[in-house]
Amino acid sequence: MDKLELKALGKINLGLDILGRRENGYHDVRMVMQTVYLYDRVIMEKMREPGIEIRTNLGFLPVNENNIAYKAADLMIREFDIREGMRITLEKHIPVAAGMAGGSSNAAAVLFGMNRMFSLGLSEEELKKRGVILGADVPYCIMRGTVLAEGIGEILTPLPAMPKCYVLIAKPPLSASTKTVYEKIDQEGISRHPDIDGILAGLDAGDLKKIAGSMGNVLEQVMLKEHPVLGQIKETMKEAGALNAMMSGSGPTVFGIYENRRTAKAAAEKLKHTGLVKQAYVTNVHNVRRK
Ligand SMILES: C[C@@](CO)(OP(=O)(O)O)[C@H](O)COP(=O)(O)OP(=O)(O)OC[C@H]1O[C@@H](n2ccc(N)nc2=O)[C@H](O)[C@@H]1O
Ligand SMILES: Nc1ncnc2c1ncn2[C@@H]1O[C@H](COP(=O)(O)OP(=O)(O)O)[C@@H](O)[C@H]1O
Repeated sequence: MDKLELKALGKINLGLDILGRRENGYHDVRMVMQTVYLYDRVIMEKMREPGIEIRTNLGFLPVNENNIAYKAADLMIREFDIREGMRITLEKHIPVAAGMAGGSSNAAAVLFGMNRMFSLGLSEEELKKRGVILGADVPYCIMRGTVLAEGIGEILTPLPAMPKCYVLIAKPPLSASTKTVYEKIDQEGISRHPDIDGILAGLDAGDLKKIAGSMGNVLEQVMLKEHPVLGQIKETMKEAGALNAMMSGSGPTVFGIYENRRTAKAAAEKLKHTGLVKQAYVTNVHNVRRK
């Protein structure tokens, strides 16, 4: 196979709790992850000449070894002594540095894709082991679906699929460094832990209202104080009919959960109209596993 095109899907965190801090600065977490149908296209082509070439529609992204897709390809090329070169085209749609694991998902697609293109025979578990070297969320992006993530995010347990719903994704024009957000919560201490067990019970019961009502993200404690606009976006989403609204990951993306597409679309229009965000997308949850 000389060419392969994959969808690299984004994620939201329905729940994010921190249980402790490790000596290397990483945190033990307990998170409920959910794939959404908002994706980047990753096109992989074998080249006769060795080397890795990254192309992307976003001029501000690195195209050298600082791109996580480059790192993923480099890891596979070195380990498996691959002689051909790789051209990887990233057609980006997932908001960047947003708490939606866009980069991690690109890396997951490259690991998965190269395994297939070069017939390396690695199992999903073996791919995840390589993924965590690149980033804590990469193993989850290989697995996808509704998943409980523990450890630093790499210990994964599949959960009953999130019931059908619509997700309004809004990315305000702010940037947040994941590392800094985790560091700030260390300094402040956690004032309230989210109800992760409530989300799990809601998933077990297939009860969307219970799931939405139990959502919580400990990192909001830092981000909502620093960026009041995030609270305004949440309120606007709820006033416009969301069962609940929350920041994803380390932010600044905020998402709202809706039972019906028309309400979600109207909420997106309202949000854009208020000027709080320019980037707002309505999508749905995606529970199809990789084949
Ligand atoms: C917050 C979350 C929630 O899903 O996602 P994003 O907001 O990035 O999407 C993740 O925990 C982020 O995962 P990811 O972005 O892959 O993390 P990495 O690249 O491995 O690490 C970036 C930085 O985040 C911090 N980090 C990450 C994971 C973790 N369990 N504890 C941490 O303290 C570390 O300071 C690290 O230097
Ligand atoms: N393929 C990639 N896609 C997006 N960002 C990338 C990629 N490779 C490297 N980066 C860098 O990683 C940072 C965060 O990436 P991203 O995965 O979008 O964040 P998050 O995990 O918060 O959603 C950005 O500052 C970006 O410059």
